[in-house]
Amino acid sequence: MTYSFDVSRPLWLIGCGNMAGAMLSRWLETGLDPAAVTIVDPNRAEAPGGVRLLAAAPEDEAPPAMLLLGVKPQTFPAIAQQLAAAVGANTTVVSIMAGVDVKTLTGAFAGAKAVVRLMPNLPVALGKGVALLCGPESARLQVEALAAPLGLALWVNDEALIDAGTAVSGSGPAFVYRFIDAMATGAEKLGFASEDAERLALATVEGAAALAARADESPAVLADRVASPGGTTRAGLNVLDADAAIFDLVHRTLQAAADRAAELAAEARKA
Ligand SMILES: NC(=O)C1=CN([C@@H]2O[C@H](COP(=O)(O)OP(=O)(O)OC[C@H]3O[C@@H](n4cnc5c(N)ncnc54)[C@H](O)[C@@H]3O)[C@@H](O)[C@H]2O)C=CC1
Ligand SMILES: O=C(O)[C@@H]1CCC=N1
Repeated sequence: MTYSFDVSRPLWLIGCGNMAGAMLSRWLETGLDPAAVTIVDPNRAEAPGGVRLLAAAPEDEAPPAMLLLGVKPQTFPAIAQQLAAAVGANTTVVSIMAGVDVKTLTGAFAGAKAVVRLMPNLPVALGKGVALLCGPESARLQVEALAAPLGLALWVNDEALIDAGTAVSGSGPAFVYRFIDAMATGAEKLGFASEDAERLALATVEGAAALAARADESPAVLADRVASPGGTTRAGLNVLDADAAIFDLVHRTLQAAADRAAELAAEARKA
């Protein structure tokens, strides 16, 4: 992987907590020059080796080639005002914030070269995440260089799909973790010691996902392949499938998350 960033084409990360930190660790692991990176985060005590750490964006330096917004959506309106000097005509602004829409971002950074929304998820730290992207054609090559090492990089033309994707892939790991928890709790009820129950649930989900990722068949076909007629799996699937219970539950879960993204967008527009 070749990054287009070197020390003369800096990348500033405004807010580098859980999510931006996971992205940065993957970028550094895959060869990004740490000297090209500045973290601006008043609450961080340290940065990875070679990465510059500042409490506030410098006002006496040329704006960076790329400025990544990794702060919480609720703090964006106040932070945007502090960033006026950090965004220039050659700056591509990349926002990973849930909700906050392109219109709000371009309103705040009218002088930017381009504004791109990138919706990541935490497994990007392993290069097994998702980067859902929306932005102008002109910025795609530059941003793709950063998105590709994260895992699946998927561009969408309709910005509404970023909010939908925030629910599916952005929040998705939490929903899967809840399922693993539920499976472990169920295993305990069936007699396993707590630690064994967790290992069993995790190994089952990890193996099943890895197999599905490599398989030509859909998950529905794979489920049927596990289920012998009249066997144990069918008995279990009958519970999940009754009144489409599992589909209904997951649909309502994703809808609630997507609705919240829309609310966050509205709050950022009003501010
Ligand atoms: N956590 C996740 O799995 C995902 C998070 N996101 C988005 O990423 C963004 C960050 O989320 P997290 O990393 O989970 O939150 P976080 O709380 O871990 O990170 C936010 C960071 O912003 C910093 N910050 C606060 N005020 C600041 C300021 N004035 N200037 C610079 N930095 C400041 C905080 O110190 C913190 O390190 C959010 O907008 C969220 O919607 C998107 C996809 C997944
Ligand atoms: O919960 C949130 O709002 C963020 C966005 C997607 C995952 N975490």
